[in-house]
Amino acid sequence: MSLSVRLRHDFPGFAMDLAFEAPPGVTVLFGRSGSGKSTVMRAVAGLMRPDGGRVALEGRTLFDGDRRIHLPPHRRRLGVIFQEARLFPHLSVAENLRYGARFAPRGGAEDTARVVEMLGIGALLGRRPGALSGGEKARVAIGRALLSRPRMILADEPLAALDAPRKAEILPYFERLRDEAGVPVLYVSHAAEEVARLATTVVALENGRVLRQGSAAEVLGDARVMPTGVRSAGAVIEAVLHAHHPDGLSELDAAGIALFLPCIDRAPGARIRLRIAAQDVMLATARPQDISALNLLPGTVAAVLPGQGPGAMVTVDTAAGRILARITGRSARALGLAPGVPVWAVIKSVAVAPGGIGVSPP
Ligand SMILES: Nc1ncnc2c1ncn2[C@@H]1O[C@H](COP(=O)(O)OP(=O)(O)OP(=O)(O)O)[C@@H](O)[C@H]1O
Repeated sequence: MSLSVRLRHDFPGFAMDLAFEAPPGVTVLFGRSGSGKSTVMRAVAGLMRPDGGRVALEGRTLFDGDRRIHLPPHRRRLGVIFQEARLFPHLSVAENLRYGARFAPRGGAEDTARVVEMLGIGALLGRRPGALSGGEKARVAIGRALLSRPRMILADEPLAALDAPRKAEILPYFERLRDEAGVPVLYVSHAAEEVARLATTVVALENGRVLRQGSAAEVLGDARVMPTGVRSAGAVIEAVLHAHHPDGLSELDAAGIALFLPCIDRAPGARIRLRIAAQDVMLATARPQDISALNLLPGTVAAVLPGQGPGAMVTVDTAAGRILARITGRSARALGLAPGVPVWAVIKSVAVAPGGIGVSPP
């Protein structure tokens, strides 16, 4: 099951020419405002007719410029989740869900029960959207899309209208959608934390082109690919939750390296994915002594990429994975950092934002 996209389209002052594959899992289109993410979504959904290219889902052609094929949106079997939940205000939650199921080719009560349970919306079924919080509406919108039994879900910045606590509330449900529902998802985001949490595949976009496509760890750990700028650069690593300590810290095992983070609400044994922002990583050429930071990762410099200003992005290979460190060019020179130089990456426990900690895809 995969989505194959090749698109060409010109708007005045904007030329799109790109191709990518979205395999099963969550494929995130990641790029800054105006890079073309929504245009791709609209072309896949059938809401616009691109100048040329081809879009196929599981081998079925949805659009083909040469063969003049352009299936209307309702024949594409896609579940669409927008930034605003767009629920019907005059229908209850249960009726909104039933509306989604109306478009399903088959399905039954057990589907609805499973989706309601997965999204934790059982207590809301009798309410109308006006009586729901933003986060609850978002969960119902996910349910409605799922119950249409789509071949793929398209989610266009579904969290953008929510504040940080609501985002934190919804992200685990998108993780469950990724890990339990078995429906591939194409997801648009310009927020690095969201990408790091959810993506199995990242397609980085810039000015209507694909900068790079690959796994979340590959793309987010590539210092040359920073579609939303250096401030949002950060690598992802995977670890296993090892233990919870009485002082409130959770201990993770990242390929034999112990990491200590503020309490993670998961049981020991859980596979955890973390985003480590490049600007929160310090580097030392000797193992630091008498330092407050609890996380010290030995590694080797793989690359030093000077920035346009005083900063430099240093790529460090550790046993736990590739890490990015944003330091000053001055420090990089003073420490003699160059490929092959052994270093210690220093990460404060409290620097790892809870929003950047999630469960790993299976
Ligand atoms: N209908 C249209 N007519 C003309 N230009 C358009 C149209 N739709 C989009 N564009 C232009 O195409 C470019 C890409 O827009 P698009 O909405 O795909 O970007 P985006 O990455 O989704 O941005 P954002 O994150 O702000 O939603 C922009 O320069 C935009 O102005």
